[in-house]
Amino acid sequence: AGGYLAASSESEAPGPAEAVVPFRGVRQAGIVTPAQDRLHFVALDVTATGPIVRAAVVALLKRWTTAAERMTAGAEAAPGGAVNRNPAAPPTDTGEALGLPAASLTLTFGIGGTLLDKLGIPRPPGLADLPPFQRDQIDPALSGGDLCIQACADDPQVAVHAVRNLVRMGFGTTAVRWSQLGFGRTSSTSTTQQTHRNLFGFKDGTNNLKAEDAAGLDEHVWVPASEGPAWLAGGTYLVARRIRMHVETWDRTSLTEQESLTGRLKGSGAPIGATDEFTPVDLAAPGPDGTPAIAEDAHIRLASASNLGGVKILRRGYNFVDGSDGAGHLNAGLFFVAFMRDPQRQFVPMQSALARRDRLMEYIEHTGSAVFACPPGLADGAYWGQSLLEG
Ligand SMILES: C=CC1=C(C)c2cc3[nH]c(cc4nc(cc5[nH]c(cc1n2)c(C)c5CCC(=O)O)C(CCC(=O)O)=C4C)c(C)c3C=C
Ligand SMILES: [Fe+2]
Repeated sequence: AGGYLAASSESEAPGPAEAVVPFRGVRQAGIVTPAQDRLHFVALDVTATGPIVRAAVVALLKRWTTAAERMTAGAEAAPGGAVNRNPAAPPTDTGEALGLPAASLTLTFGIGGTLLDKLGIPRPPGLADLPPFQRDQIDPALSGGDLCIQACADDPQVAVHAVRNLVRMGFGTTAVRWSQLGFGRTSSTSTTQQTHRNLFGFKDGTNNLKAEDAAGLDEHVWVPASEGPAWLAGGTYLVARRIRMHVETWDRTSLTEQESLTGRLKGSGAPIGATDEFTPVDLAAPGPDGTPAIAEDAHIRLASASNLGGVKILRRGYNFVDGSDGAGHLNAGLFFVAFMRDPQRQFVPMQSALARRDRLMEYIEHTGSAVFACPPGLADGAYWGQSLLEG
């Protein structure tokens, strides 16, 4: 296993089921790592109180780091594991991933503003609460959190096993606040990947920032040392939005209308007026009637960098179907995850523009919301959150 620790996670491509994504490196894995097929995302609150909070959190983060590194390498959460320890004691691993390969598992760790409040550490501006947006239907029970762990893998059992074991280790210090399973990644994050489709049936992630665009990532994703705080230099912010999609209403909408709302063609993913998915978007191009081919209120126009003074984000979302709603509808949608250098200067103007004018909003509802700071990657021997807690 020694070799995998040395490489950076940034350029790793997903491979066969045995593929291992390096846990340590300049950046945390799971950000520009080519998006895996499955997600298990969990937000936790620190339940420990009083003067021991900081020590309890440090102790847990050290244990989590050891377990996370083991599991991303395809090992059990702790030595002994599911069956090879004292049979009179609970096993140190829950066992459901026994015999399964690593499946490109990545575990990405984030810190919420409320944890900093509890520790008496000032929040960086990027961890300010998001403002309410028009038409928000945010459920506090699906929002916020002191800490988050994003588990991505090409096998759902591997992702769920990792989250379950980390949650279990946190007993007494943390408790799950909310969690989300996802499938069918809705964003390609590398030029090596094909673009998947969201539950409206459209290719999603075509015009995303990509791992190969180092300058774009430096400009839009990584927090520079000059911006502070020091513990986040080289890290990033994660914005999560649970977006319910009213697929039944969408499915009764004409193809022309679906494409007009999106600004792209459903089959090829090309911008309206073009034939190839990756044709650069020309927002000024006229349609047959002389008005812009891509409507003034189309999703891709409103979310585009040219509409937002150059703002871009790295999207890394997943589809979800959480059963049905009891009223004959699928409880389905997009678990939107995006990484950026400053949520206030990137996500806030982008979502404000969409909430105000995007006609897609008639078919969707934002029901959960959270922002986390994701510190940079770990050097050998370092633990999750060390730059914050010992900086
Ligand atoms: C605040 C940011 C965004 C939210 C929320 C969001 C929700 C959302 N998006 C789709 C479907 C598509 N989005 C597409 C492009 C796109 N979306 C955003 C941002 C948010 N989307 C951006 C920045 C872009 C790129 C814009 C550009 O410059 O071209 C596309 C087109 C394909 C692509 O480029 O990815 C689709 C399709 C849904 C269904 C949704 C909420 C459920
Ligand atoms: Fe979008």
